Amino acid sequence: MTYNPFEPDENPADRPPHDAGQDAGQSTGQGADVVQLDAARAERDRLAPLPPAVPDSEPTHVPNGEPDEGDDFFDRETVAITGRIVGPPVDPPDETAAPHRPQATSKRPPIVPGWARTWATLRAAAAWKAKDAGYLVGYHALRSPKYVAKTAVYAPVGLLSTGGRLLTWATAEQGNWALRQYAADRNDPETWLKLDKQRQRQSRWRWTVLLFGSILALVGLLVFLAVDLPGWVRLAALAGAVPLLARAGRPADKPITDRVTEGQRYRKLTAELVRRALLACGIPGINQAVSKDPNAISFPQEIHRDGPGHMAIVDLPFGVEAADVIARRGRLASAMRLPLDQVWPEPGVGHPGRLALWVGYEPAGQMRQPAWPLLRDGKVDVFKPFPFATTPRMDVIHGDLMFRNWLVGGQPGSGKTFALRLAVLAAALDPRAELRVYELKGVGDFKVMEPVCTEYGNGFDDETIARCAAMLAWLYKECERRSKRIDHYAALGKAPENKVTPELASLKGSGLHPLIVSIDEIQELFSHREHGKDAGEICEKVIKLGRALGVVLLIGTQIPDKDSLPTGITRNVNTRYCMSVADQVANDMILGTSMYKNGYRATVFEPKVDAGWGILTGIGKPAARRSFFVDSNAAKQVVARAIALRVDAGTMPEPDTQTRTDVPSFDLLADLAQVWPAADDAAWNELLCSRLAGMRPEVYGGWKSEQLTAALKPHGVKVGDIGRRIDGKPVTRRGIRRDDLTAAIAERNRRGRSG
Ligand SMILES: Nc1ncnc2c1ncn2[C@@H]1O[C@H](COP(=O)(O)OP(=O)(O)OP(=O)(O)O)[C@@H](O)[C@H]1O
Repeated sequence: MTYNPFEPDENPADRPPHDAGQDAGQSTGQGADVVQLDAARAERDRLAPLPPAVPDSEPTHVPNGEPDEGDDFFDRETVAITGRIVGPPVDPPDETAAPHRPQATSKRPPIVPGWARTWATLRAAAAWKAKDAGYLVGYHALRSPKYVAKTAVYAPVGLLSTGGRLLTWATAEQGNWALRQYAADRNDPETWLKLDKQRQRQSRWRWTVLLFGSILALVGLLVFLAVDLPGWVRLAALAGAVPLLARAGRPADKPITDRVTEGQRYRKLTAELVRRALLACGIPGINQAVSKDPNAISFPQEIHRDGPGHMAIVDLPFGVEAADVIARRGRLASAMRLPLDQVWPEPGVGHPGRLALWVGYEPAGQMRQPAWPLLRDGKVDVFKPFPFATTPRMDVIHGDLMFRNWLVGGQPGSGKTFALRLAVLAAALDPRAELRVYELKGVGDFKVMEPVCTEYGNGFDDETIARCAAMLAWLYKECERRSKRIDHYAALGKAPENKVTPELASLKGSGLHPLIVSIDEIQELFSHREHGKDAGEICEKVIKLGRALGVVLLIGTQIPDKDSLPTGITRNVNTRYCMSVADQVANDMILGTSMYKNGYRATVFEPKVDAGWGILTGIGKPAARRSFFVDSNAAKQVVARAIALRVDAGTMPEPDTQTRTDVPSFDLLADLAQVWPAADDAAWNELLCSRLAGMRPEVYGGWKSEQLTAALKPHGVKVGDIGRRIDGKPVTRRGIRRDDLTAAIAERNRRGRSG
């Protein structure tokens, strides 16, 4: 055992035997002397040279078992510690305390609260308040006759009781009487008299006030009765006084107005509620972690208002993923005692263990969705996002058309036709976009779009299906043609990424304008005995090829099994909207494998009830969204605007000519051969350009020498200086030789034959 004589001795029994029962500094004359260590050390330090300075942090001690030679005051058991031994931790924690640095973003509440940051959220919050106020007004308005009756009964009672109370107040007996009685009981006349004097003093000025008040009230009453006051003044006076009297006259436990019971309409989100709900999810990782450390669930931000609801950002215990909780949304809602569509857990930003839990003031199904922003005015540029849906908290979600393909799936009544039509309506508002629409159910949901469609089909009869299949085959050819055009424009430096650009899409005669093809109930085509298989294969190819070429395919289906929807298609579609589906298989067929497992479950939506709701992937992170609702009448108005835009732009499809007009394609080498000046072995570019433009103005109109040079480059035709005599003078310009052109054509033909 070691004993530190410099530490206070709590328990003398623990002392080493040699100094038990003795006071320090006292010599007994027997056995060892008790040494005053402080004094002895001071003496030693005085005699010995000073030791080197030891930094504060280092322990200053005499090692046990190594007594200083010649030091009489330390035995082998003695360890003198003159400070706390602070050594480095054996296994320093990973998360060392970072030096304090003010962090600009962390944990500071935002200057503008979340609900006031966008117009949409501000409007949603205001709408919620207005709705709440409206509810209160409606509630009380309905009961107002009852309130009037109660007021009529209680007001006279209130008049009498108020008079009584005023009289009691004027006597100043209240409180004083009990004290006087107490003094009388104690036989204390002096106190009694003092109290009574005080009462008289109080009572005197109170009677005066009451008298003047009564005179004033009486005069007021006389004026009220005798003078010819405007009706509204009388009414206002009565409306002010009568409820006050009724309030005074009603029994304390019988309020005049009924209580507005809010029930479970809204439950304020608190950290405790969130913790409890998370524990109720039955995720072992959460429960084990919380049993060891109650703070294993933490909130990096305070729970705050966010649109028409509250948002809790939660850091789950180590190793638990937000997806685990999202997959148990039902349990979460159950633990909060809220309807399912009021509780919206989503993966948070930062790490997979961060959960963003939004709880609405009311179920999403009961919230009014704002109108589609493009309903009344506005144009669309298909290269830019367009408003497509809203989040549960009514934020607007924008969808993309260009370089995208869409798959919308859901059971009947889920709202997929409306969602698909919304995307087509948006495309219609870009006058450059050519629309080809098939609806293979035959009820005419897209009929309203027909005037702006280059091709339109409606029905599930063999003829319509055959036309639709032929359109897909044409689309594939169109993709081939477009890829050649892209090559051409890429060579001219006009398609930098070998993709359609907005400039090319707008360039008349480029043949690269946006082409939007929508096929609803596509399962009718894919399951068709004659056309199904080929159509599936072609459709897959078009989806793969078309994206960069300005071809956008939008498909809708209600049976997403592998026969009705080839997996190659689902795999290659990059925007998927899974509306209400019956089971996990359908969910994952539309959204992709494991999406159900990861918590993205469109099975929670009920057809009709939750029409328009679905899980949207490919536009931001996957989440529940509700497409904007545009019914057929509203769609008609949008189409009218689309028609006006197209008439202005000259892109209105000709009525009754729903043919697939092939956009001019061209073969530069063949065209050059055709326009070549027969007598010449070499020709200037500028001459060739003007002849080409004369032959195909829609393709070559405006071409300059450099453009022809660039276009010829991929074909390996050499462009050089060609000399001529003009008016006897030699002139040199850029041009090509007939031999080079013929060689390039021969080479191409040879490659074509061998390839
Ligand atoms: N975004 C939406 N918001 C509210 N209601 C909607 C929305 N979309 C659709 N609905 C309603 O749901 C009903 C069904 O919509 P829709 O016809 O698009 O469903 P569907 O899935 O195509 O069903 P079906 O296969 O039977 O046509 C519509 O009549 C409409 O009233």
